[in-house]
Amino acid sequence: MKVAVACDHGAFEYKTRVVEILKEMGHEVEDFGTYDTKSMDYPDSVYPAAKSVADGKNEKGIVLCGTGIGASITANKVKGIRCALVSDLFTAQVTREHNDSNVLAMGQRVIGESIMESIVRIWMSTEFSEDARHITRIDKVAKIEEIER
Ligand SMILES: O=C(CO)[C@H](O)[C@H](O)[C@H](O)COP(=O)(O)O
Repeated sequence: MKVAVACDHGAFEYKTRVVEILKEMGHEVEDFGTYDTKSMDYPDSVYPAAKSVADGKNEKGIVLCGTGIGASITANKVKGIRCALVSDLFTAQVTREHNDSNVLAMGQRVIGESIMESIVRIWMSTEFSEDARHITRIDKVAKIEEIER
């Protein structure tokens, strides 16, 4: 699978580790930066990564910042993106099964490295349930996106 990855300076170390994990899992990674710990603005890396998912150039995205909040807010501004801010294993699984989330957000200043690694593995390997009730809800969210634009 092709996966877009992006972070700000507050999550450069975790983004580096996410790239390694994804490659270990056999995925192809497009890295939108940032590429060091110098202060920068998360929309500058997260927006193009999320856009690449919305445009179909990448199938999923993983975005990170200090808390994951700035990255998730940014990704969810892009039409077609369902970005889930995750800090536990249960949510990592359920957001794939119920929300069909296509972007995962995490915060390097919030969760430990081993939880982060498990979240990536679970989120990447859990399929959407395809259950009708979840499809109905996702469609309703997409309609809100249309109305609000
Ligand atoms: O957007 C955020 C807060 O929700 C991210 O955590 C950023 O990484 C954070 O704001 C960066 O903070 P810094 O003081 O500029 O390092």
